[in-house]
Amino acid sequence: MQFSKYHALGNDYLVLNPKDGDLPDEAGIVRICHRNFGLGSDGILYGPLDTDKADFGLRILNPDGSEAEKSGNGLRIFARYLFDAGLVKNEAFTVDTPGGVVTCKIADNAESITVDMGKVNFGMDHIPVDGPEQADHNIGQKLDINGTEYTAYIADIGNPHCVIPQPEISKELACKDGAVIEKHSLFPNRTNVQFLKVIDRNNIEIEIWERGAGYTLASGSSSSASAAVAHRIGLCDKEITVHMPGGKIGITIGDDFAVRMTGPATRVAKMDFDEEALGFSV
Ligand SMILES: N[C@H](CCC[C@H](N)C(=O)O)C(=O)O
Repeated sequence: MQFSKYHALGNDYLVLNPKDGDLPDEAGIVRICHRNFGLGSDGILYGPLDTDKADFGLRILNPDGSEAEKSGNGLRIFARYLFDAGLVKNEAFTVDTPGGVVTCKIADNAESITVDMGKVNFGMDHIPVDGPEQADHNIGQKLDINGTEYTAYIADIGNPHCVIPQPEISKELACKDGAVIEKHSLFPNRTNVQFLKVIDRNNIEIEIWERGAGYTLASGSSSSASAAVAHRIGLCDKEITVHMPGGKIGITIGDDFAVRMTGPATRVAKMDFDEEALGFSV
């Protein structure tokens, strides 16, 4: 089964075009994405799919087999895949995701891609959260995790995010407390988690624990949500560079918290997955 592998700042995806095969079942996705027994990936992008809502349709699968409503890095990679396949050039085009329709545009060199990700919504209104109604979306949700009381800001850009400003952040913090928060009872659909360090009014740093994927080096929707929260609570302006272990993404916060994301997407390989590898049990 033919896959095209790309990465976006180290957040890697396998693109499966429907003409090359059907989307495997959950167990198959887990095996294909496995870092040792499979091709290794932070997820699968299945498309282009037919849709009457946009130029192209896309499904986004996490390496645990769960389906995501949106992926910022995944969308930049998909845009680059469509460009490499000669299906788009430098004009803007739209992609229909389960989390809404977005607009993509590829710069001349095809290495910088801009996606209008949609609006960020804050608080309980937009993602299922089982907790006391937030009186004011600017007031964070108190979370007691492993003995630490955090103030967390809930943000939704099609997929769910829990953004936690902290004076110091680390991979260890994301892996230890992010893993607990992902599955916290407050989030019946689970959530992506970002620990946020504000550098100045135009720069933030985040460490990420992704729903269904775990620790990743970069995340486009996490960058969008974190930048929107930092602006919403008055810590940053509207132009924000998000610094992550895998690299940086440019975010512009528009009216009503509509987010424009700009970053690279890098082609890695064409890979032919041998179905013999589907045989082991996870
Ligand atoms: N794991 C995420 C989807 C991928 C997000 C990330 N890779 C990005 O670039 O936005 C979720 O279940 O919502």
